[in-house]
Amino acid sequence: MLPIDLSGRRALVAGVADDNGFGFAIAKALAAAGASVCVATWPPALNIFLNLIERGKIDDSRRLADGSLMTFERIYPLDATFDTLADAPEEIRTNKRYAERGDFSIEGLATQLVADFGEKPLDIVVHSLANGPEVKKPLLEVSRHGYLAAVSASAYSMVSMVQRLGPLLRPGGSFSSLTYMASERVIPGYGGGMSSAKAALESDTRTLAFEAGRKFGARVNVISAGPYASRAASAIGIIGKMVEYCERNAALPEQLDAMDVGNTAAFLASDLARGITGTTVYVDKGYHAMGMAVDALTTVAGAD
Ligand SMILES: NC(=O)c1ccc[n+]([C@@H]2O[C@H](COP(=O)([O-])OP(=O)(O)OC[C@H]3O[C@@H](n4cnc5c(N)ncnc54)[C@H](O)[C@@H]3O)[C@@H](O)[C@H]2O)c1
Repeated sequence: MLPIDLSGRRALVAGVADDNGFGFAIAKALAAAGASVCVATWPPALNIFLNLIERGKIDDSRRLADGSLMTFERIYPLDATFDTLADAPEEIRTNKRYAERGDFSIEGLATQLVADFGEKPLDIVVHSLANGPEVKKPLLEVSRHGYLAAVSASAYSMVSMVQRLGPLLRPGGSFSSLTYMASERVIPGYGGGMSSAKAALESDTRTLAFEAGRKFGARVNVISAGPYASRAASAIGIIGKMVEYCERNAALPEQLDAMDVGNTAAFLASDLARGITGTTVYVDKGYHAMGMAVDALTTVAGAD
């Protein structure tokens, strides 16, 4: 058997706050492959997430194939829009959901990882977070502030994570992030500058692969996932329609399972993928390859 064996490796998955997103599925796949998994959670969602765990509400989702429950080695607070604590404005630092959390910046996360585990604590970093406050607005109506906020939270955060966590990686380390096809084709309804942020994230993946490859010996890839009704995606407002449309029109006419993405991330993080970097990997049931909607074909066929 050709195994995905991540035993002895430590992963950090940033962007896990419930059991319903890609981050959770990725954490689960990494744990199933034997990695120790730490997660980083946005402070406004952290209490709810800790409650879900403590009250056993996500035990079913945490169960691995061998019957054991996935555990998180650490759960760190992280607001990926801040590189250092000093960057966070006073009203955020004193907000009750942030104040009790210590240093929730990307730099703070790096410092805490070293304090907890030593100089080179990581092998795998996954960026599974995005935020676009004006995601429901078409680009023609997006404010400068909304656009830059989307790019800051969803794209620059990855650059900052590679800058600050790259030095913490052991040999053979890797970074992955999550993108969506709206970066390269028009997806009406995916607004707020989020399409621009994803385009930046994909372009940066190539540049970071080169720079982090030379500087840290690390690989950097991005997974372009098909639509999936996570909490973040539900904020778009039309995720149900997007999922249904893809199911009808993808090469494989079936819904995407979050574990399809999780398993791909585990493969990309493993030595089996040591020749892969700077790449966008599509995990979307082949939707990206289609040039004509099957729906449209049916309409045309129905017309004659
Ligand atoms: N769901 C989809 O249809 C889809 C498709 C393609 C790509 N993606 C991407 O997958 C990734 C994960 O999203 P998901 O859909 O699984 O939803 P999700 O809700 O599980 O994950 C998004 C996470 O980002 C966190 N977050 C938001 N702002 C943050 C900040 N400033 N700092 C730190 N964390 C922050 C949220 O708390 C949440 O945990 C995102 O990059 C998303 O764009 C999603």
